[in-house]
Amino acid sequence: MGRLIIVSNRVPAPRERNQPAGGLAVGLKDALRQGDALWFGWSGRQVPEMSGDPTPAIDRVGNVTYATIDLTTAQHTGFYQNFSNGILWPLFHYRVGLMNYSRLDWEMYLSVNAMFARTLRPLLRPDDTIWIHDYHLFPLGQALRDLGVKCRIGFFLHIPFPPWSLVRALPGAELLLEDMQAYDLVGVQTPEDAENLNHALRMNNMAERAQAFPIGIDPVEFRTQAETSMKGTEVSRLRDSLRGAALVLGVDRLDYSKGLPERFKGYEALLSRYPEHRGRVTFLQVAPISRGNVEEYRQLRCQLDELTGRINGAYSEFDWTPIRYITRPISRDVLAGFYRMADVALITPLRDGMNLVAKEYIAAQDPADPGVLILSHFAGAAPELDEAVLVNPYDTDEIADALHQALTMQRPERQTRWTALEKEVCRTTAVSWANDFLRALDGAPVCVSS
Ligand SMILES: O=P(O)(O)OC[C@H]1O[C@H](O[C@H]2O[C@H](CO)[C@@H](O)[C@H](O)[C@H]2O)[C@H](O)[C@@H](O)[C@@H]1O
Ligand SMILES: O=c1ccn([C@@H]2O[C@H](COP(=O)(O)OP(=O)(O)O)[C@@H](O)[C@H]2O)c(=O)[nH]1
Repeated sequence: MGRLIIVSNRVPAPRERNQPAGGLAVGLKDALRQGDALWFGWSGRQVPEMSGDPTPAIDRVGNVTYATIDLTTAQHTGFYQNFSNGILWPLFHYRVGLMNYSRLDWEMYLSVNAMFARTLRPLLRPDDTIWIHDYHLFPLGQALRDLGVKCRIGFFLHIPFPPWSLVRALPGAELLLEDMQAYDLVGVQTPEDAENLNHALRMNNMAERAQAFPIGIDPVEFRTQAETSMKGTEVSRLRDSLRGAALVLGVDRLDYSKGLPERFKGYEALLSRYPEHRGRVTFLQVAPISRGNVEEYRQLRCQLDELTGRINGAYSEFDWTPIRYITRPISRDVLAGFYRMADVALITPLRDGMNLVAKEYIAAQDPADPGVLILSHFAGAAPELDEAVLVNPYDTDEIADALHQALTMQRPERQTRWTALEKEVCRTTAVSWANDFLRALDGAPVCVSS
């Protein structure tokens, strides 16, 4: 059997116990438990300059060989920061108004994709299967085909695919659709994303490629981790500090797609409209800084600093603070225990490809006394997790009502909802996601360009 070649911009540091805060690396690492694999991508490092293409650094851990390359500062700025995260990210999260289009950045995006192809090419064998991940690398398949690569190549988009009427706001959006033609199969997170992408392809007279494969986690391992973490000092410190107050938990990269200002205002509305919860609930928001050089992310940080100050200033007592807001990452191992302790998880993205935190929260619960998941309709996880308390994240009063409902929900209802949710989280795991995609890729008609 040939090797599986994974290519993604973000690759977790192979020897670090804690993974970076980001679902792609988490989901893939959970999925890569079997077979011989090579994982190729960015090292996470920038260097001022480079003469020629980089040489991949190779590191083997278990069944996975990691091959990572550095980017120059100019490549990092044009490819990752500006084009991927300043143009594609807002557009694909339905925020066309936040897109800062520049032709120069598109050129750098294409040039880095071509460089990825040239550096990966010598590491490939004819019987490999290549699986490319996410919006940073749309053109990589075609760039590999141009270098004569004939292996099966699949692509998975971790973020939403909006309707074509929106995507076409990107000048030259048709080129992204042409990129899809180099792939034998394109996976997306939800049936809605698949319908949008296939419709865009049809509208442009191109062959349909997309199928939905919702990504998951390793729920058994995560539950065990949550049980272990409950015995750790961090969980005891958190529990002691709450002094009997209920815990509402949010965990998200500090990203405008996650609906954090609306969420803070929803919590504020709870304190205002349901005063019985004052002093009896604490909202802990973990929001590690992400893509901090992109202007919109900086502005969001200022906005949250201000909102936290305002809400805490208005409602704090000398012995109670309503919001705790942390912008440093917390290791996933410790988070597992925090999830288990939390009475409510408040997950209200305005748009999200999947949102693995929602699945982790369910996996971490104590079946005898589970907490309540409040989830946005617009998370990719919502169609699977429809026994959660679903909310429109733009409606702060609906968030307040959902919080009140969750904080007063009786154990039998919590258990009924959790049982249904846990079944879903165990049905599509990281391993089944990868197996389903790879099986479909294996059976897909060989694409025209190969
Ligand atoms: O690599 P970064 O720029 O630091 O960002 C972290 C990752 O964010 C996005 O994650 C997405 O993938 C998750 C797993 O499928 C999904 O649950 C989530 O909804 C998505 O937003 C991004 O797509 C990744 O490429 C980044 O690595
Ligand atoms: O401080 C943090 C915050 C988040 N995460 C992890 O980062 C991932 C976030 O993935 P998700 O799909 O929810 O969103 P993304 O960040 O990929 O958009 C989850 O596994 C979290 O447990 C973490 O380890 N530490």
